[in-house]
This record gives sequence, C-alpha cells and structure tokens, in this order.
Amino acid sequence: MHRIIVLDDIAQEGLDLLDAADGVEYEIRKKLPVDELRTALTQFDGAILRSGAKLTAEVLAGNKRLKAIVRAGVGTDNIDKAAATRQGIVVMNTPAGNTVSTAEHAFALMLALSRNIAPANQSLIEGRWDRKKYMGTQLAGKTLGIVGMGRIGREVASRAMAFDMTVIAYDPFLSDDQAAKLGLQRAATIEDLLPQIDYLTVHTPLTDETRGLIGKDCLAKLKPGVRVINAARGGIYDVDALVEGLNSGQIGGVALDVYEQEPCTDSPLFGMPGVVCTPHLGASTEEAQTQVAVEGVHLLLNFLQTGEIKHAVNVAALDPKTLEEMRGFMDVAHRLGLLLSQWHGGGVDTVKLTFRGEITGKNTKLLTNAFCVGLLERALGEEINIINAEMMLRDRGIELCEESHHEMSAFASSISADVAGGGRTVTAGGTLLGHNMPRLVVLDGHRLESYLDGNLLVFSHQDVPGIIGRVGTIFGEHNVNIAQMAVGRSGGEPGGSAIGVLNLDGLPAQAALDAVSAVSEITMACVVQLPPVGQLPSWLQ
Ligand SMILES: NC(=O)C1=CN([C@@H]2O[C@H](COP(=O)(O)OP(=O)(O)OC[C@H]3O[C@@H](n4cnc5c(N)ncnc54)[C@H](O)[C@@H]3O)[C@@H](O)[C@H]2O)C=CC1
Ligand SMILES: O=C(O)CCC(=O)C(=O)O
Repeated sequence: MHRIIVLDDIAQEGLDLLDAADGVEYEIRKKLPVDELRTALTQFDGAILRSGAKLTAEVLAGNKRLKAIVRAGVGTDNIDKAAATRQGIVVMNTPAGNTVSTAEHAFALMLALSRNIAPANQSLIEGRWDRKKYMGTQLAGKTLGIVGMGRIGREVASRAMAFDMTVIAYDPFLSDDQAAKLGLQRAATIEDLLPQIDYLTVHTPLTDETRGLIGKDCLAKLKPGVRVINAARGGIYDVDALVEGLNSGQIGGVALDVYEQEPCTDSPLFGMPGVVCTPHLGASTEEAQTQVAVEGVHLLLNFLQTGEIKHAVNVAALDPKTLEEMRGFMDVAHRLGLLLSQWHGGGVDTVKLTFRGEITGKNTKLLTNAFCVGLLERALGEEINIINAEMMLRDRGIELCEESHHEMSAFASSISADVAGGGRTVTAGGTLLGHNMPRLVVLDGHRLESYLDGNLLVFSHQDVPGIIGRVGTIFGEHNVNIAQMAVGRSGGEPGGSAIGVLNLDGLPAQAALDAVSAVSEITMACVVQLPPVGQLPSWLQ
C-alpha cells in the first residue's frame, strides 16, 4: 500500500484520482507545525503540496520512507531540493498547468495599476465619485520589460503585443533568433532593458541569483513613473527600494501577488498610494488548479507504481520504457559498484566509469547512478538510491568522471570502473549476457568470465600450479561448496599475476579465509557479497 500525504489544498479532481487509485491511501494534513510535519512525513511514501507547506532540510531530515514530493504548481522554492536529493527523494512539479492563469494575473495587475482599479473601487465603496482623481494611462504604445522569458514570461509577452505594446525581454537563455520569432526585442542585460521601459514584470524562479535581482541600483535606472509588477516570487524585488521609489516618484506603481514571507499581512507597501496587491492568486483559477492537481497526482502515482520520473527538478527523467531497457545494465553497474567497494576496501578518492558499445547510445547517467549506489550502499545502507547516489559520492569529496566510447570491446556493450584511493586502484569490467545474466569480464586487468552473483571469494595470486587446488582443499575442509570458478591471468601468459573468483554456496568462516590468506602465493583474498542474481534493489524493480 502506497501512502500519500496531501499538505495543501488541491482541487477535488486530484483527490478523486487518489480515491480511485488501487493500492493507495492518502491523508490530508494541512498547516502542520514543523515537528508534526517532520513526524507525519516519515509515515508516507509520497507528498503533494502547493506553496503553503515548507519542506525544509529540518523537516526532511532522517526521513527513510518518503520517496517523492510533487509540487502541484511551478515554483519549488518552498522545498529544500538539495536536502531532498540527499535523502534520495525525487522532487517533481507541474510546469505548465498554471502558466496561462499566472500570465493573465500578471496582466490583470498591470491593467489594474494603469487604470487605478483598486483605489477607484475603494473610493466608490467609501461614497465618493472621483473621476478626475483616477486618470489612468493606456497600455497601447507603451513598452513592457520582461525579466524571465520562460513559459509565463512568453504568455505575458504575447498578451502585451496583442495590446499593442512593445516588448523588450531579458533572459540569459533568450537568443536573438528566438526573440525575433516571438516578435520582441532582446536586451543583452537587465541594465540595458531598464531605461527603455514603462512597465516592468519579472517571471523568474526565486534562486540565489534572482533574490534581490531588482534592487535600488536597478530601480534608479528606470524612467521616472515606471510601474512594476511581481507575480513570480517575493524577494526578487527589494521591498525597501520599492517603498523608497514610490515615495520619491521614481516608481509610479507597484503590483504584487507574492511576498518574501507568506502568508503576508503587514507589508510596508500595503495601503501606499499606487500599490495594488493580491494574496498569491496567480494560479488560483479553477482551470489551473484542476490541471495542476490532476497532473501532480498522476506524477506521484506513476512514480510510486511504475518508477516513472517526469518533470523532476532534482534528477533526470526516467520513463518506464527506459527503465525496462536499462534495468539489466543498471543491475550490472550496481553489482560492479558493490564488488569494487569490497575489493578496494575503502578510502576512495576517484571513480572513473567507461561505457563502451551500444549502451553509449542510452542514458548512461542511470548506469553511473546505479554504480554509485553499489559503491556506497554498504556504508550508507538503504538511505542511498539512484536519486542521491552521485551527490552523496561528491559530498564525500570523491571525484567522479565518465567516458563513453561508441566502439565495442569484445562485447556489444560493457561497463568498466576504476576506483582509486589510499594508494590502491582497482578495476572491474562487466557486461550483461541475455537479459539478466550479469557477468564480470575483467578484474584488475585480468580477463575472465565470472558470475556477478551471491557470495564470491576474490583472490589475487602468482600464476603457479596448485593454487586453485589448495584453495579448493581449504574450502572443502571448512565445508564451503564452490559453485563456479573463474581464473584470469595478466597478459594471458603463465607465470605472472593471476586473479581467481569463486562463487560460493555459503559464506566461508574466518578460519577458512585465514587459511587461504596464509597461502604464500596468494597476495590478497577477500569475500565479496552480492545479491543473488534476479534480486533487484527497490529502486530498480
Ligand atoms: N504567482 C503565482 O501564483 C505563480 C508564480 N509562479 C512563479 O513564476 C516563476 C516562473 O514560472 P515559469 O515561467 O513557468 O518558469 P520557467 O522555468 O518556464 O521560466 C523561468 C525563466 O526564468 C529565467 N531566468 C532564470 N534566472 C534568470 C535571471 N537571473 N534573469 C533573467 N531570467 C532568468 C529562465 O531562464 C527561464 O526562462 C516560477 O518559478 C514561480 O516562482 C509560477 C506559477 C504561479
Ligand atoms: O499553488 C499556488 O497557488 C501557487 C502557484 C505558484 O506559485 C507556483 O506554481 O509556483
């Protein structure tokens, strides 16, 4: 049974989908204090929220159950994504469901500012007929500056052009070609845009880069009397600078839908002349709320039921077809990681992965992540999965590099991994035979073919007669059955170094291992524990 927690109001259509889903139960738990939220989240596999709940690092800390968080909306600034990634939790959003509604709201705010809708309404309520006082300006013929030309910015631009406005936009990803296609002018920097415009609207996410993006210096570059709008996120404009600009007349009007702290009921801007504010209503339409709730619930159910990752903001996408295609090689990569963590023994500084052959045409990032899980999981246990593995590795100061070579080796596809640190480098290469037969084909430069299955004894030795027989005798004496055996020698010539891999039916006693290690020609021996073939970790099922 998958358990889902609904942390904010979502449309009934989304809840209906949860009601109808098989093997799913959900609870609506809104406005929980931090401690209760942290405890509640440990009892659920998935969470869905809007902008109300705050999923901070503190709230997510130590959670071993939660696997996915879905934001029914766009902005994920209320979720600590680094913390979620570290916990192995995928964070997804619904990028397009509320785009049009938010663009319309930004436009409504722009019109409200231009025609003094809010104060004129208020004066009527208060019994006045102030026709002269509320002289406005028309939008046609004016220039709108847009910072952030993503989905919402583009919808605002097309509406502005329909109102006969000139649009100048700044976005680091907007090219001259795209700007020309959209019928607008591109500004190379925000500073270039500011002196040319009559209205300014921002449509960027709130990030470390955009926090305080429009401050005192920027506002000073505006033409006097410019009207500014924020239906993106509080914190993008510096509120003190807005207050100062309104007082000096540098700014002609301010319209806000969003605030640095929400809920917000006491901004210094509230009640100032020329200010119109709404309580984060950009996405509050029936259409937008239905779309984000339905899409959000689908994202969550698909992830929990099939492993599909779509619209994730902290990991690469993973659809069921890709997972099906990659499962066998991800299993190989995971087993190689497990093998090398045990064969190397610890103190890893660098990891190099090399992919060869047909597999290079696929999503090799999945193989990297699966390998990293294997390398770290004996140290980190169930906390690690393909969402957080690479980050966990890098957090530990381990350098990771990947190479792909389209040419095949002896196999249609293969993966090899070099793990180095503490003066020792170990290398393993693997491939997949058929759909589900993972094989070790190279170990420390020695070619062999061994099953990556169950308990292994790996031992490096001098390539002299009698070694395998002596190991067999020792294990016989200790009642350990050898199921399979593979030996590889360096350069293929006798007399050099060699490596042996035995698949054992059980774990050998320490005394058996001590006896093997005492054989003078054996330079190193180690038991490697792998899951039995066919047993997949939960993130690969
Ligand atoms: N008021 C409301 O109810 C709503 C507010 N929003 C807010 O609007 C934001 C934008 O939404 P979308 O357009 O859907 O996102 P989007 O991801 O499609 O577009 C964001 C754009 O901002 C640009 N950008 C990022 N940093 C920038 C910078 N420093 N300078 C200039 N441009 C920059 C990006 O390149 C991107 O093109 C969301 O992140 C969310 O915070 C979204 C929906 C509803
Ligand atoms: O959930 C909401 O109403 C807020 C929408 C929003 O801000 C977003 O999608 O980023």
